Amino acid sequence: MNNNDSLRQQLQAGADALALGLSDAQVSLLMDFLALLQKWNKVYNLTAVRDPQEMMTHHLLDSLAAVAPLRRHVAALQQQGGAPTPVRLLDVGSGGGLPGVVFAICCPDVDVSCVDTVGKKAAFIQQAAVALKLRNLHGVHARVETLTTPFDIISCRAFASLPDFVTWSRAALAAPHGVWLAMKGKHPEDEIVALPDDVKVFHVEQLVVPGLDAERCIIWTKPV
Ligand SMILES: C[S@@+](CC[C@H](N)C(=O)[O-])C[C@H]1O[C@@H](n2cnc3c(N)ncnc32)[C@H](O)[C@@H]1O
Repeated sequence: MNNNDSLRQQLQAGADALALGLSDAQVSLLMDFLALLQKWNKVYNLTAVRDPQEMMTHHLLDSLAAVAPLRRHVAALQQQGGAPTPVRLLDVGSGGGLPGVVFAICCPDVDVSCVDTVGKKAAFIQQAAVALKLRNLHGVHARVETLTTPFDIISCRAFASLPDFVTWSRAALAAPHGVWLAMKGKHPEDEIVALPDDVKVFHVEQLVVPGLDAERCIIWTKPV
């Protein structure tokens, strides 16, 4: 079995363990995205992780662990009927597209914008959207603080402290239903305490990343 086959097997096993029910086409898109990340990392310096095996666990599977929670929230939003269709998600400081591109592949009914202050990273997302034929994926070159288009969900991973994340992206959060989805490692008690008074954590969701022995959680937050 070549390296690519074993990576695909690991991806499929991880998606199965997370009960994501991905189609073969979605698994292929995730593998194609991994190949793009590897290829363009040398040129664009997208991530410090260089090893394909490590990219699989630390980037793809780590991002995949947040897909089921995201789908649940999207389904709840759609049921409440308060959000437009498609639901709009902004991934802040997306870098090489994590978790934004993974969300766009696994949740085709969500319109995903990946914002980054570094032009070549936003350009990479645009290029990935074209190469992978993902019409629900957009790269945005901007500082998040300047965005005012409303998004129903604003996500981040490895971006900033919770207080900075919500403060800097607040003008882009749709009212009254918008929420923040912050992917974190250890439960960030100090950051939660430091949140502005008019923002509250409504759910802390523990995540299990297949093949990664590390603490992970999602901090779900909304304005009060
Ligand atoms: C540590 S990287 C994380 C990348 C990716 N989310 C991941 O998990 O691999 C943080 C990213 O945030 C971007 N960034 C920093 N400040 C920003 C801002 N104010 N607005 C948008 N992006 C920003 C950086 O350029 C960088 O790509």
